[in-house]
Amino acid sequence: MAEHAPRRCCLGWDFSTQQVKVVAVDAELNVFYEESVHFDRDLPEFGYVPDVHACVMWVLALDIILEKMKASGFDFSQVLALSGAGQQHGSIYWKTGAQQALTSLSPDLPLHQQLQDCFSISDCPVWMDSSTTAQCRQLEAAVGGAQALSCLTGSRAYERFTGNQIAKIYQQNPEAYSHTERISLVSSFAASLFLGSYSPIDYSDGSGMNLLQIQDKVWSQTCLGACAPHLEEKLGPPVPSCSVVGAISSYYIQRYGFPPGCKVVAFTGDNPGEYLGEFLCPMNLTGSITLFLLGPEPGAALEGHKHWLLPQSYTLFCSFKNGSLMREKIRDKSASRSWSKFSKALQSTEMGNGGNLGFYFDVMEITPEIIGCHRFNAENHKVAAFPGDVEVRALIEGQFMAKRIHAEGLGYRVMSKTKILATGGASHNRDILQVLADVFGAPVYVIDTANSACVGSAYRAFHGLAGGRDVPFSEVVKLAPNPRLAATPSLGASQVYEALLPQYAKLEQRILSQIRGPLE
Ligand SMILES: O=C(CO)[C@@H](O)[C@H](O)CF
Repeated sequence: MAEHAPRRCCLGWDFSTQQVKVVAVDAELNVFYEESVHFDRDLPEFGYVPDVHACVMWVLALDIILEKMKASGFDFSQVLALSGAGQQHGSIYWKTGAQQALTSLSPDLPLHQQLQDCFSISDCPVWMDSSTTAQCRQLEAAVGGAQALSCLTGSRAYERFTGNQIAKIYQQNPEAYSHTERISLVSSFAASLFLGSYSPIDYSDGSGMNLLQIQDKVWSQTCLGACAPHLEEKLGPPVPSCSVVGAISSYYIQRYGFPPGCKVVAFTGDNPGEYLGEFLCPMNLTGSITLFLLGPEPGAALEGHKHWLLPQSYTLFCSFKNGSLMREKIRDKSASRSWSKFSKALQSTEMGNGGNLGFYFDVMEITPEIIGCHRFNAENHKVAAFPGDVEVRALIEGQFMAKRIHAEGLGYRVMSKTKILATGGASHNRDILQVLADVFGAPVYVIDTANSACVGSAYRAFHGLAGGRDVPFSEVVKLAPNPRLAATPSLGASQVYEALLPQYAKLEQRILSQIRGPLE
């Protein structure tokens, strides 16, 4: 429940794959309020499918969460600023005339009743879509190949990246595209709801579109032209991630009591939004698994993504689709739908799992491009199934060994000072974190909220309020609670996994060659 004493604060929002969440953070950077609306639990009428979102569902979720905050007595008048994060790469298509609806919202009605007809595409594509391979090849051809595109935008073409998604919509639904006056990312869409007008796309989330020149941080005319006509006017100019993009819409002032001066700071992608100013190696364990490699400016790579992160810095990160939904699937099948049984399975099996290795890809994985479940015994023979406990450990060890192998392929190295910051829902599971520490041979830290994208967004709201680019982010977050040590590598872990990692890598190549034919 919200405390009732007035408490100046910033709000941090997260429009994620499974839910909309918000935290309130006070001036001492203490999180004192959290609320969420979970799509499949609270919005059953949408027939929640994890990888298909209806734009209106997000708007309805925002209505519900604001009403829950109001009913709990949350004091909106104390909110100095707000910012947020959205699942990366998703795109929202505002129908011609929608700006008028946004700027003239009636405080007497909920948002979803007023915006439900404002979208030219109802089921907006999100990050789990992988149907745009043809558009990826067209884009790479237009700029001179995958490496050229990676040098230009920070990534080779990826199916989920927004430019390719827009290209597909233009090609397959030209009428809807022609009736679209604005295209938002999930992050800038959410910011637009609070602004009551179209919010710009920020540099960090814009880095995940295959459209933004990563060095100059302007739209690449070549990429725009390769995707769809008149695209630049539909996107608007990108802005730095700490920009104040405006004041909150009068709708929220009149309906909920936000103060007129409440600032809206640019929303960003969920992964950059996780960045809490800690020079740890953040690993986001949510719907996806995303590993950030912090360090000197990375070069162009054909795996992973170079993103703009904060003023004057970049990050290389790699993202994997089969995260929490895959863990939930194995929990349901092999641990009777119980996280405590899932944990007991990890506790009752040894590091290295007796040489049993598993690859678990419910949907086509980003890296490697494999789908399906593939299990191998200690003799490297393919097997159809593992006993329940072995299956659980094979899933978690496999998820983390794959991350380490691909991170090392991008130049990452575990060093004596390496510290991993685990964020996201799975960071609450101590036994999963133990496997993470063992596989990486590095200590694992957590922050005491699973809502790190929200907390990071609230920090960015304070940063925008403090002056943004003129104030170092580290200065703003110096009061932030330090991450807490959650797991350290078990004795003998490095021996086990130094032996197992090359074997896992070989099996991954074996699966790939069976899928695509022998490597040239
Ligand atoms: O595709 C991803 C990052 O590139 C995912 O982590 C999404 O941001 C999850 F919403």
